[in-house]
Amino acid sequence: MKRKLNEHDVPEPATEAETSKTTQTKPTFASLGLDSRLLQAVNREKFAAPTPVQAKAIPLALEGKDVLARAKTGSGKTLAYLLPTINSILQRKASNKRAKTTSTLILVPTKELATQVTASIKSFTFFCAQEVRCENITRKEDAAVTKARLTDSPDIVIATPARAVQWINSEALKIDELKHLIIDEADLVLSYGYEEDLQSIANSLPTGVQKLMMSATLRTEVDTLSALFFSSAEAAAPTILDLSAEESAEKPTLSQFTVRTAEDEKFLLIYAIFKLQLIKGKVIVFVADIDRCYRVKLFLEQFGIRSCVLNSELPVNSRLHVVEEFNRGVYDIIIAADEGEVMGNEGGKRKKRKVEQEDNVEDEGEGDEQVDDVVVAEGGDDNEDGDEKPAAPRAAKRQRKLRADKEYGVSRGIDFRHVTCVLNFDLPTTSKSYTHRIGRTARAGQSGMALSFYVPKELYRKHKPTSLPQCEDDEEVLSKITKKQAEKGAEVKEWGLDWSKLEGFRYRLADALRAVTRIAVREARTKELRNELIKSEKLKRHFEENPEDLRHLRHDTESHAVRQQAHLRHVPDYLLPSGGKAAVSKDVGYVGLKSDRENRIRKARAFNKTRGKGRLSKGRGLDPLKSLNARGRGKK
Ligand SMILES: Nc1ncnc2c1ncn2[C@@H]1O[C@H](COP(=O)(O)OP(=O)(O)OP(=O)(O)O)[C@@H](O)[C@H]1O
Repeated sequence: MKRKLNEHDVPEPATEAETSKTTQTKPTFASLGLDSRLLQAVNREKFAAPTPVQAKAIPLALEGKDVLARAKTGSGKTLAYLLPTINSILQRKASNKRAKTTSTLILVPTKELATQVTASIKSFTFFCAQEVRCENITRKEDAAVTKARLTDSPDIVIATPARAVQWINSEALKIDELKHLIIDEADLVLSYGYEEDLQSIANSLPTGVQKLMMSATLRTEVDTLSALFFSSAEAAAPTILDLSAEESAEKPTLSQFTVRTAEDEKFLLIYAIFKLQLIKGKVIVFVADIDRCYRVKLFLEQFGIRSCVLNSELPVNSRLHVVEEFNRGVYDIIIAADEGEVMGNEGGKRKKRKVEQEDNVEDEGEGDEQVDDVVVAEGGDDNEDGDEKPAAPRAAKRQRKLRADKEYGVSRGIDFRHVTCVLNFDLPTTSKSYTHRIGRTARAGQSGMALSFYVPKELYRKHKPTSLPQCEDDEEVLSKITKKQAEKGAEVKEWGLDWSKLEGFRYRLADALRAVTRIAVREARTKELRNELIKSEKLKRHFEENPEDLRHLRHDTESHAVRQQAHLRHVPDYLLPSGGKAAVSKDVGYVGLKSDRENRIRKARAFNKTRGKGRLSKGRGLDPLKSLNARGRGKK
């Protein structure tokens, strides 16, 4: 892909074809010429072959080229820059083992991503940990501690741009011998309003620093990044890698569905989906804001469906722990607030807000990062090619005061593992947000499903307690999403759902929804925050020393903010859809229904019977609960 960059008087970038020889045979990690310790680490992770972006970017980076790479979410971009960078560090260390300089600065948009990248570095330097030291300076800690960690000039420093600038200015972070500058999730780094910080870093860079920039979307960002980092007379043009062609030739592993629904029916649907286990495995439910997180959590809680919440208000340790535990399989349902998206201010309009916070950040306690005066977006360019409307302004206005961490981000960049489904309970407001959200599933060649609820115009504002201003534009946004996905060769289909089969569930919906009052939501939110702050303190102390203890901390406990209605937890047979779960939805692609427990019990009974064992002896085969249900059904 050739981009016109002359707007900023930047040299025309070379294409990958011009700069690297294409190999006909499928590359292996061994064929990339990496250090044997890195190959061992790759082996340890059981990665069979490099992904396309790795196969293309690693050789270029090893040659010392500057690279701007765009590849889809979950395609392995982290390793694409880590392996060649660590390889270069090892090469330099081979000639001077004692060298103590910070040679690599990795910039990321969020604390979550910084932690994830640090963990990846730890894994891939497993066999050379002595030689490659890295420090993540995004975590909240005493300034003296960060300073001490930087005094030793770690080889790799991971930071958000704001943190990096802060420590460069204080001269604790020395970049005069920097060799590699990496910007991960470059589009987000820009959209989080870090442009000024990037400019400041670009001005302080010594000459000859290799720049590697990775992103899931790169359009207008190419121009901005080029102007920031490649506009000086001596700068060579970066190689722009765009994996679009390869990606559209790949067999899609993500199935995308939508459901047209009324505002309150979203709750009916989510209840039915989890109660009937229509979706198998781990699910991330994206909602529009923090209150919505608790509304959905409290609603589900009444049916005995447990979930944990993720939002910018929670202390960072808790957030990281939730993601970690979810990846370990401790929780199945995360309800995540995609708040930045709803404020519509990821489009470069965050500057004022960011600067104001940054001043406070060092003085506040963990989890107390506070935004008192959020400057909400007037507009924004959070879109894939600049033709979309920003988030609903009314939604933005509502977010006047909130305690939030601007370096929070779950819909973007975080490597949630083995997610079966991304459920957009509230549709995002831009197709770019949609792309990032659905990128949390179907990662690294695995399959996954995205299911999005949307409210048509005629059903908007019909149920005020569950109404959300941004839903007014759902249809419009959906048509843009569909168009954008079609351009990528992906189809967004209507979910084949038989609404009539869910009638039995409606009866409980009203009861459960009524119980989730605004006061209950506020109470749950305060309680959760308080509990998480306490847990976070524990997490802080124990995080590294006692990982085992952390396993006892759960984030999906019930908040009891709503009146408990015991009957809601059990779904009697007469409320279940006739024809079973399969009758509710057939068109779920590869996402099968959870294996039926009842079948397994029956099978076990049959097996025991053949062996002459079992709890039920002859004549006692009648299950009293079943006969009760049967009578109940007969009466109806
Ligand atoms: N060569 C490989 N083979 C198999 N799995 C891989 C390979 N490379 C990376 N992975 C795994 O793929 C997953 C996604 O990788 P990564 O987080 O780097 O993707 P990404 O492109 O940065 O995604 P995003 O844009 O969402 O941040 C990770 O769990 C990673 O361990």
